[in-house]
Amino acid sequence: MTQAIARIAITPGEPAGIGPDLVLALSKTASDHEFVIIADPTLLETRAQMLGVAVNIVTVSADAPPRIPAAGTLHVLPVSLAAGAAAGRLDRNNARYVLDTLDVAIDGCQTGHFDALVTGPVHKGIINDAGVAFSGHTEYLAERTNTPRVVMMLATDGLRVALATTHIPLREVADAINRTLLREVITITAHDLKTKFGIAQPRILVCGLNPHAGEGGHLGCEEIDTIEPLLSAMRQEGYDLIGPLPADTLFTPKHLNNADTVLAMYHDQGLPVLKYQGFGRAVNITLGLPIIRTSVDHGTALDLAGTGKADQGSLLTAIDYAQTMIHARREADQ
Ligand SMILES: NC(=O)C1=CN([C@@H]2O[C@H](COP(=O)(O)OP(=O)(O)OC[C@H]3O[C@@H](n4cnc5c(N)ncnc54)[C@H](O)[C@@H]3O)[C@@H](O)[C@H]2O)C=CC1
Ligand SMILES: NCC(=O)COP(=O)(O)O
Repeated sequence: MTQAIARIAITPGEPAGIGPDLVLALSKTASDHEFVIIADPTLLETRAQMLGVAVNIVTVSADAPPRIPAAGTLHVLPVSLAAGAAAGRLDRNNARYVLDTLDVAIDGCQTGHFDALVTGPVHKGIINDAGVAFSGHTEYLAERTNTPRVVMMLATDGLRVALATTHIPLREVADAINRTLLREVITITAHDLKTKFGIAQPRILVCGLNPHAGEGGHLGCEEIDTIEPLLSAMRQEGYDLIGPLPADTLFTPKHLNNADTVLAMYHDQGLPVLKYQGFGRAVNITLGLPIIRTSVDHGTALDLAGTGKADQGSLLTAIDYAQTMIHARREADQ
């Protein structure tokens, strides 16, 4: 049976970064689906000239029926920049533009005009400098979709890492780790590994928070007071949970080969390992959302914008995962 064409919204993110370069290259990528780039067409045309890329930009509306673009063509849903965007040079006047592109994409996913959202990298700092408190897409999407808890998970070949906390200062991490948070994060992670990845009984390897998982309470008590009791209770409910294990030994083949995902307690406990394993071939997925959202594994790479040196691998991986998740959802809906 032929599948209906999916419409995938793509936000290139920060206009001074490599996002525009990466989406331009999609005009050369054959797909069974329609990519709708939510961006300022002038930005894309200017960057295409800079890169020497020949591209035909066709503007589309959010509610247009799905249609696969002709070769060399990009379908663009126009959102206007506030100021001109120079490659590599941040301008806080364009922070609102970045959020506008996200808002259009989120609305389109919620109304069913888009089947998924794939995001390019935003510069969190410049959005805050513009006066908007913004810690990341993950938190923004949760807020905009009224989802009380979501989970950031990055995946690459052979490794998935979900995070208990996301973009908070390290100083605040220990206070944020409590049984309610961990229960919600584990529940969402296990649920989405089943429904989005087809893993019947996901096994989750849980990191401790402290060095050596607290060394029996001598290097910190969060494992004894919080993590172990919660894991015990959830095991009784049927969850397959290993840990808490010291993060340094957990990230070894002996443990990883027998698990479906790692749950790290904080951003830089888990993501450096994931990026060492698969930077450029990894995807960032927001679990627990009512919409499908995947993203690149890298940032704005201002140093590479407009040079033609940006690697498109992670964007293609993010699109691939979004397509797989669209298929899984359609099958579940049948
Ligand atoms: N999904 C998102 O929106 C993300 C946004 N960021 C934001 O990006 C900004 C810059 O962060 P950085 O830590 O400098 O990380 P970065 O990923 O932008 O750059 C780190 C290094 O990787 C290189 N690099 C990144 N992407 C590449 C690609 N596609 N091809 C080839 N080389 C690539 C860069 O040239 C640089 O040397 C920050 O404001 C951060 O918040 C960071 C990660 C994810
Ligand atoms: N390191 C991944 C990252 O920070 C991406 O965050 P988000 O913008 O997807 O929330």
